[in-house]
Amino acid sequence: MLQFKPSYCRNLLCEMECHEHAWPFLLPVNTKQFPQYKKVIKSPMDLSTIKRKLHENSYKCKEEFASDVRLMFSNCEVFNEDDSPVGRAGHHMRGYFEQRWPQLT
Ligand SMILES: Cc1ncccc1N[C@H]1CCCS(=O)(=O)C1
Repeated sequence: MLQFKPSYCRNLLCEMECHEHAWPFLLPVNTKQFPQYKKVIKSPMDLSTIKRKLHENSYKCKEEFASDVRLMFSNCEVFNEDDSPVGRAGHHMRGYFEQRWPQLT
């Protein structure tokens, strides 16, 4: 098994953080602003949490990193209408991630 190189994931995370449509995902969803969120979404995930986990070596392989990114987008689809600003941003960002992910050698 190839040794896990966090640098690839860190670079892709950085690209996502500065993406035009990243704004809904930069920080954990504010459950005071969205009181329903905690009830509906059992495993919240956001880019700052992924960044912290990478920094703390919580990911043992790149697939664990990818599964948190995909969790973040699935949460977004559950809570937001497709035809909403956050919903649309989620579809843009998921498309970007899935297109870049296979290029991660
Ligand atoms: C990803 C997500 N899912 C559900 C609700 C909200 C969010 N994101 C929020 C993040 C802070 C800015 S906002 O409040 O406009 C949107």
